[in-house]
Amino acid sequence: MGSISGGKQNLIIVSNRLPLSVKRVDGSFQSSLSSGGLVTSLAGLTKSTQFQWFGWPGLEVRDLGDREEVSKSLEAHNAIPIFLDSTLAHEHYNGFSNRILWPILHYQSGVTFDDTPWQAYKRVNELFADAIVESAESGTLIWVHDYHLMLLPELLRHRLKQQGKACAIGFSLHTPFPAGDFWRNLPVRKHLIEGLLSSDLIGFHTDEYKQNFIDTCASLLDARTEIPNQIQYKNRLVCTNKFIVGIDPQKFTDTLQTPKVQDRIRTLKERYKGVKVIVGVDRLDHIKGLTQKLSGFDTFLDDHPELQNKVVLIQVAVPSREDVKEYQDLERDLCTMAGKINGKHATPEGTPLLYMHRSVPFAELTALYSVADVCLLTSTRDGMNLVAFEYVACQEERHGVLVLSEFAGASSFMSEGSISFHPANTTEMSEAIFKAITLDPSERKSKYEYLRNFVNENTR
Ligand SMILES: O=P(O)(O)OC[C@H]1O[C@H](O[C@H]2O[C@H](CO)[C@@H](O)[C@H](O)[C@H]2O)[C@H](O)[C@@H](O)[C@@H]1O
Ligand SMILES: O=c1ccn([C@@H]2O[C@H](COP(=O)(O)OP(=O)(O)O)[C@@H](O)[C@H]2O)c(=O)[nH]1
Repeated sequence: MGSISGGKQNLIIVSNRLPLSVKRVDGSFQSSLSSGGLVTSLAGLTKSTQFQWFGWPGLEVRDLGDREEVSKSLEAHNAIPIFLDSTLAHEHYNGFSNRILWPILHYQSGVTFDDTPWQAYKRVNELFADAIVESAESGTLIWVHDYHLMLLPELLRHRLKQQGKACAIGFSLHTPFPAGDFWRNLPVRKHLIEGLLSSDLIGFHTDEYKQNFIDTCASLLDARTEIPNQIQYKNRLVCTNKFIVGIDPQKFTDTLQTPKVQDRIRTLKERYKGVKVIVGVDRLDHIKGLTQKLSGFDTFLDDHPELQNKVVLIQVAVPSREDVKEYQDLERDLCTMAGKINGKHATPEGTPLLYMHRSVPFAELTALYSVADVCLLTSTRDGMNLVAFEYVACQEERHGVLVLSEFAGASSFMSEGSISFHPANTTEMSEAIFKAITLDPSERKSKYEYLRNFVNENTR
């Protein structure tokens, strides 16, 4: 959201997840960088802009002394924790945000609405509003992020008015916004849309998501939407727009040049001499199409026996939302599939699939991106997908090929420089992989240059 972040105003950023997640280790508190694209996309802002970042610290802290200790440790990063008791946090984050709202935003069917998590969602949005209004002054710009906090703009607007404070409110959605019929599945859909419409500006990753939202406002609330990018509702004018979220490519270039990463790259190159390396890095989430990816790779191995022992897929599946049953089931399914694929295609020389269910340190991630000939991303739906950007940022030398699902938001901007496919079509995926590993160097170079320019031009 360039226009919001560029100024020197007093800025408050709000998201459910803080850039650092806190854990209790042997009685004391340790914080580590949070996973996921929201943090990656906003972390780059710290270079140019000063702001306070409000969010949930990721664990329950009851004792007041402990709360002070956690707050102090986060203060150095301008992060301000909003403490929630564990049942409330669980119902808000796992129960409503990730079991109900997230699947609907990503076109998944079979979602069951439940009132208890919805009440928790409302309560958490209220607690966030209380904390933020206390810190905001007139003139502060409040920039709210993502689906966990859709009611927040309305709650803020109300409280700010009561306290006589005038603040602009921006909202960025990091997920898709689905076409009308999907949104209708949600019985509380009106409350959420009305909550958002108290913003001054609402940002989406693509024009499609933006237009779906505008159409929903017209059909659900009878809002006036004749003027492009504007929604008139209850005497307020709300602007909407597309803002391309991105990464800080320099961070990758700098890390790649460190001796430690250069050393690691040499080791990996030696290990995979004569082998085409395909990399996948995804949170372990249904939307990333990981079962589809493994099926597509299996088909590819069936289709190309001549490539036995000459191709490897290194798949990093970053643990995510592990308290949600659907995520636990997916993890079990993936483990089984990975075992079956290796059982079927392994030879005494090795296995074609390396499935890693853990997060990887940043230096290792950059080395992996750098040695991979192909990056395979198979999202069934995905707000943007910053892994696609990160892979490109690490491919200056190799000009590796991005094989990108047409359903990732990133595909709206990167399809010209990548190989696009439908993730549910295993034959198409197999052909896309084959095309990527056999693409001639001049085509690789021109695709890469297209993507490099895009990534370098959209750095936040
Ligand atoms: O906070 P978590 O539950 O651990 O999940 C991590 C983040 O996942 C989602 O990320 C989205 O934002 C990215 C950046 O805009 C985008 O590239 C990606 O397609 C989205 O899935 C979620 O929207 C974030 O709130 C989470 O923090
Ligand atoms: O072990 C890892 C591997 C990757 N990532 C990062 O997670 C982010 C994933 O963002 P993306 O937009 O692709 O998807 P999201 O997970 O937000 O849905 C990227 O910045 C990755 O570098 C991470 O935090 N831990």
